[in-house]
Amino acid sequence: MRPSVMRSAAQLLRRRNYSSASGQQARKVAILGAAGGIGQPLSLLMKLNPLVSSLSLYDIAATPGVAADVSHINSPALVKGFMADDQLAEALDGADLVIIPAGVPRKPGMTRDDLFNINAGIVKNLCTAIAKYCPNALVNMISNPVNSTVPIAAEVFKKAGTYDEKRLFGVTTLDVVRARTFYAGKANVDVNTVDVPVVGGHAGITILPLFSQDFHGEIMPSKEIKFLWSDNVHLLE
Ligand SMILES: NC(=O)C1=CN([C@@H]2O[C@H](COP(=O)(O)OP(=O)(O)OC[C@H]3O[C@@H](n4cnc5c(N)ncnc54)[C@H](O)[C@@H]3O)[C@@H](O)[C@H]2O)C=CC1
Ligand SMILES: O=C([O-])CC(=O)C(=O)O
Repeated sequence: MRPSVMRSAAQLLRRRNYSSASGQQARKVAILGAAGGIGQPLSLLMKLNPLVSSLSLYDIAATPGVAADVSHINSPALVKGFMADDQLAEALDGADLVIIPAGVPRKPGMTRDDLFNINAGIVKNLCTAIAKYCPNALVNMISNPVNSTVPIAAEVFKKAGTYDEKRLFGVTTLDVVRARTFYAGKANVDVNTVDVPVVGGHAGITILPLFSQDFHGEIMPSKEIKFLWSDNVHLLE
C-alpha cells in the first residue's frame, strides 16, 4: 500500500461506475446531522456535486429550513429534508452513500474522546438504521471521536451481517489539509505544490504527519484525502 495515493468519496463513487446525475444511474446521498456546523456546508457541497441525483438531509432539528435553502441551488440533485426518528427510514431508503456528522462537537478544553459517551450512542442508533434501510451504502463517519465511532459502526454492521470493510470510512481529510497548509506556511511555498502524507488516527496524539516524506512539486488532487479505515488505521491503497 502506498500512502501517497489516496482517493475521495467522489472517486469511490466513480470507481463503482456511478455516472453523473444527468446520466443513467441515479445516486442517492444521505447526510445525517445535516443541520449542524459541518452538516450544512457539507449539504451545500453535495448539492453542487454532479454525481448526486438525490440528496436526503436528516437531523433531529431544523432540517426543513436547511433542506429548503439547499434545494434552491441550481444543480440537478433533488433535495428532501427529514426530521426525527420516524423519518429516518425514509431518509436512508436506497442511499448509496451515507455521511454522518451527527452528534456533539468539542467545547474548549475537551478532547475528541470526551465526546464518546454521547456520540457513541448516536452513531450506534444511526448505523443500526443504515444496516436495515441501506445495507449496501458507503458510510463516511465524521462524528468524533472518529477513532472510536468507526469501530462502533463496524461492530453494528457485523452484528447485522452487513459489514464490508471497503464501505466504511472515517473522514480525517482535515489532517492532510492542515499538514499541507502548515508546511506551506513554514516553507513559504504555494500550498498547491506541497504534499505531506498523514498516517494514524484522528486524535491529538494519533494524527501523525510524515514531514520526512514531504513532497514539493506537482500535486495530484486525489492526494488530499485521508480516510480512517474501519478495522486498521491505514491509508487507502
Ligand atoms: N472527522 C472530522 O474531521 C471532524 C469531525 N467533527 C465532528 O462532527 C460532529 C459534528 O460537528 P458540528 O457539525 O460542528 O456539530 P453541531 O453541533 O454544529 O452539529 C451536529 C448536528 O448533529 C445533530 N444531531 C445530534 N444528534 C443527532 C441524531 N441522533 N441524529 C441526527 N442528527 C443529530 C444536531 O441536531 C446538530 O444539527 C462532532 O462530533 C465533531 O467533533 C467536526 C469536524 C471535523
Ligand atoms: O477538532 C475537532 O473537534 C473537530 C475535528 O475533528 C477537527 O477539526 O479535526
